[in-house]
Amino acid sequence: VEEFEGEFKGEGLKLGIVVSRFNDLLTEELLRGALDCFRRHGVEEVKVVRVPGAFEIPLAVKKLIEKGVDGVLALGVVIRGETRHYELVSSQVAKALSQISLDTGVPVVFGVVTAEDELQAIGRAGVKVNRGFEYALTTLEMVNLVKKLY
Ligand SMILES: O=c1[nH]c(NC[C@H](O)[C@H](O)[C@H](O)CO)c([N+](=O)[O-])c(=O)[nH]1
Repeated sequence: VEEFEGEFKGEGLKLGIVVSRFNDLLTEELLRGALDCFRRHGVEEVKVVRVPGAFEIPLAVKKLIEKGVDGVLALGVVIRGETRHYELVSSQVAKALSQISLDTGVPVVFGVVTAEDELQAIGRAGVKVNRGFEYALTTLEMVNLVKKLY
């Protein structure tokens, strides 16, 4: 039996983070946790791209991959609240990001928190644990796994 799994080592990796500004009280917290994780795992090169809202994340991810990164973490917060197009935005973003990852073979981690309201969003973005840190670990694991499966 030959088994594969990715480590959390960050040395030598070129990573990207695309973070949306909508609900940036929470998205900036996700970003802080993700950068903390990358830094503490030895990642030296991280490009951070900010976009207005979650809907704009996929295009920025695609452009970052074209520039040449080993993996991209997408961070955003979509809250149903008053906006009706909550499902549209979140489902379109999820679909687009997985499509980009499959088309390019570059790991794209879905760190877009969706919630019914602000309170739920705070809980999901992480109160006891920073979800940005967790999503960053997933990014490290997938980048290292893909390198092994090459
Ligand atoms: O990132 C978000 N964008 C949101 N909308 C903006 C959207 O992502 C685009 O920026 C906008 O539609 C312009 O393309 C949100 N809501 O509407 O509620 C939201 O909760 N989160």
